[in-house]
Amino acid sequence: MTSQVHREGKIPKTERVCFVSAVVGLCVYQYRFISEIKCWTILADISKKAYANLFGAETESPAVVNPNLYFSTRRTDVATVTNWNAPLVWEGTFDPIVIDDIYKKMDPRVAVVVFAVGKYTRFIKGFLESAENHFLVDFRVTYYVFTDNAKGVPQVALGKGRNITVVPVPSANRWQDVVLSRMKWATITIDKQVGADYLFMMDIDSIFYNRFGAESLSRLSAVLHRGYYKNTKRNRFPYERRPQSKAYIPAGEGDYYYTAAVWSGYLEDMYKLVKHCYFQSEEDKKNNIEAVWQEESHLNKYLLYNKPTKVLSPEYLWSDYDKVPLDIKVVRISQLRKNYAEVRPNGGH
Ligand SMILES: CC(=O)N[C@H]1[C@@H](OP(=O)(O)OP(=O)(O)OC[C@H]2O[C@@H](n3ccc(=O)[nH]c3=O)[C@H](O)[C@@H]2O)O[C@H](CO)[C@H](O)[C@@H]1O
Ligand SMILES: [Mn+2]
Repeated sequence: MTSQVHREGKIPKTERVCFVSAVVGLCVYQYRFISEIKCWTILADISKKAYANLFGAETESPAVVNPNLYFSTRRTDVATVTNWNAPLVWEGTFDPIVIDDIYKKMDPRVAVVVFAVGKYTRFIKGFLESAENHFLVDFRVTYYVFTDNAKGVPQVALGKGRNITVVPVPSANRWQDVVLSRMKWATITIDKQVGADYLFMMDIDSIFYNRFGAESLSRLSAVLHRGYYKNTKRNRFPYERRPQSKAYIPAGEGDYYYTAAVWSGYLEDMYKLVKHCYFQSEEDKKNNIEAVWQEESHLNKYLLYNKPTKVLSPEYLWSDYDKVPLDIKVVRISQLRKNYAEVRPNGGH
C-alpha cells in the first residue's frame, strides 16, 4: 500500500524533463530580455549625451537632464508646506544656486536689526563676522546695531555693499525692557531712517555656521522655535494664556510656536507688525501686565492672525544648548551658551 501511494505521487520522467526544460528556457529568455533592456538604456543614454553635446542640454528640462535634481528638492521626513500652503523651508527643499540667482536679479536691500545693550555688546563681533561668511552673501546688507555703548561696537571687515549703522538707545535695568523695546525702537527707526526692501530682526547672541540665503526671504517669514516644533501639542505651546494681556491666545488656537530671535519680511509688512506689537505691549503696560515671553508672545499672537508667507525650520535658529536631531541636516545659525545671571542686568530667567 505504502509503495503504491509513493509510486502514484511521483511525476513521470518525461514530464519532469519537460518541466525542467521549460524553466531553463524561461530563464534564458528573461536574461536576454533584461540584457536587451539594459542595452537600449545604455544606447539611449549615449545618444542623449551626444544630443546634449551637439545642441546644448538646455533643450531639456532640468528634471529630465538630471533626474537627481528633481529628487534633491524633496523631503519626506518632515512637513514642507503649512496648512495655508506656505513653504516650510528645510535643507533639501530648495536649490541654493537657483534661489539666490532669482533674488540677486532684484538686488534687494536687506536691513538687519540687532540689539546689543549692556553686556550683550560682547556678542557683536562673533555675530557680524559669522554673518559676513554665511548670511545672504553677495547681497546688499546693512546691520543696524542698537546699543547703549557705541564705542563698544568693534571694527569688522565687511563685504562689498555691506554696512553697519549704529543706533544709540538707552541702557536698561531689566532685560525684559530691552527685549520688549525692540518693537518700539524698530518702529521709530523704520519711520526715520531705514531704507530697505527686507528687514530681519535677530538676537545678537548667535553665530552663523552655514548658509542662510535668499530662501529665507518672503513677505513675512518666521522660524519654528526649536523647542516646540516636533512633539508639542498646540495647547502646550508657551503662548500668553492670560486673557488680560493683549498677547492672549486661547486654548485650542495656534499653528506653531515661533521664535522671536529670527524673523523677517518686506519692510512695510515688518513695520506694520512691529508697530502693532509695540502698541499692544504699551496697552499691557497700562494694564500692569507683561506678556509671559515679552515680544515673542506678541509676535506669536500677530502671526496667528496674519499668517507668515514662509515658515523656516529650526535650522534657521538652533541653540548650542541642544543636541542636533536627525531632521536638522544643517545648523545655519545657533544661539550661544551664556551665563544668563552674569550677562543680564537683572540676572537669570
Ligand atoms: C531663542 C529665542 O527664542 N530667544 C528669545 C528668548 O530668549 P533669549 O534667552 O534668547 O533672550 P536673550 O537674552 O538673548 O535676549 C534677546 C536679545 O535681546 C538683546 N538683549 C537682551 C538683554 C540685554 O540686556 N541686552 C540685549 O541687548 C540681545 O540682542 C539678545 O540677543 O526670549 C526672549 C524674550 O523673552 C526673546 O524673545 C528672544 O528672542
Ligand atoms: Mn538670545
